[in-house]
Amino acid sequence: MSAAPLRRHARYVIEVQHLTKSYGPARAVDDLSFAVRPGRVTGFLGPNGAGKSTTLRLLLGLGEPDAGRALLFGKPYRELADPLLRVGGLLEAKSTQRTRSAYHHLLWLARTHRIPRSRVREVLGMVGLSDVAERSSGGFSLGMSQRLGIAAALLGDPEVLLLDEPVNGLDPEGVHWLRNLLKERAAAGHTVLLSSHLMNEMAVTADHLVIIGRGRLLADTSLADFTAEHCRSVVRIRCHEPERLRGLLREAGAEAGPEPDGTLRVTGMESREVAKLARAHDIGFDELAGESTSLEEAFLEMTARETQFTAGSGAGPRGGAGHGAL
Ligand SMILES: Nc1ncnc2c1ncn2[C@@H]1O[C@H](COP(=O)(O)OP(=O)(O)OP(=O)(O)O)[C@@H](O)[C@H]1O
Repeated sequence: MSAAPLRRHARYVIEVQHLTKSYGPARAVDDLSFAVRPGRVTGFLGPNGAGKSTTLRLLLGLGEPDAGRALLFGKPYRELADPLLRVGGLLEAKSTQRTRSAYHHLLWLARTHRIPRSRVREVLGMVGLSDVAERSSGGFSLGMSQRLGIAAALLGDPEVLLLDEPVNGLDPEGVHWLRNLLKERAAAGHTVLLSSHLMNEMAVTADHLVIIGRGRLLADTSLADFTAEHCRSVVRIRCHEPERLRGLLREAGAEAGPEPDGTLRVTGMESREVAKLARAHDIGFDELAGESTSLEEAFLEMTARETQFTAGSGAGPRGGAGHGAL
């Protein structure tokens, strides 16, 4: 089913203003401010422990901020009339009543929110769970639980979707389906905010990026601007006098460094210019290749200093509380 186009286009539907939240001495979200517009998919990106889930939970009225505000349609979630009809949230995939069937879980949600029973079968079909609708959700795989969570978020056909790591556990077909669904809803004027720690996934799904690290805002930018600003072109050249060429490149304002395979890695100059410089100084070369630093590399570089958990750091994720635990 395609999303019905919306007439009203408020400038910002989601507003996070100076939001701050600590758990004991640990500050999960630190004076964070950003706003999300309708009509595009906004990716909420950050490494593990950056504060994405905490922010989404506060937006969905689960927990109180220490300071600041998290608003939907200008109001805290709890003040919205018929919230399920306006905002669809996915926090933790395994949060359903495990003994209930997928159908009955959704039916219970529909009944408590005055949503017609027919919508239950409709969303089960949309997420591909029709065949297992009568099975108890306790036995669902992570991907199936994720699909059920997405079905619950879609149940009220809300204008806003807030999804925490929705592609977790989905198979490639599921990832593709979800990506198209989110793009379709955004194109119809809905507001879509989804979190991820994977830039590559966001690169093919999101139009806009809000990047956080250690609870603080690092970037609020369109994907196009992020790419233009951070993805530098890299040239690799295998030449006969690498040290001389390196000096010439530096004089010309480019950066060049030797690679273990004997090539020079050049940034700050396009491949055509590198070749021209080498030829102008009679430096012969056997190989020349141009590439670009990936978005993932740019994201890792940006968040490197703000990453709480890195391999070998000795720090582990929060003890006891699983991913997305409330
Ligand atoms: N219920 C909680 N009790 C204690 N600390 C918590 C709790 N929830 C989150 N934290 C801490 O807050 C910080 C931010 O966690 P959060 O889950 O919001 O990050 P995240 O960006 O969603 O990370 P991930 O991608 O790993 O899910 C982390 O240091 C985490 O340990």
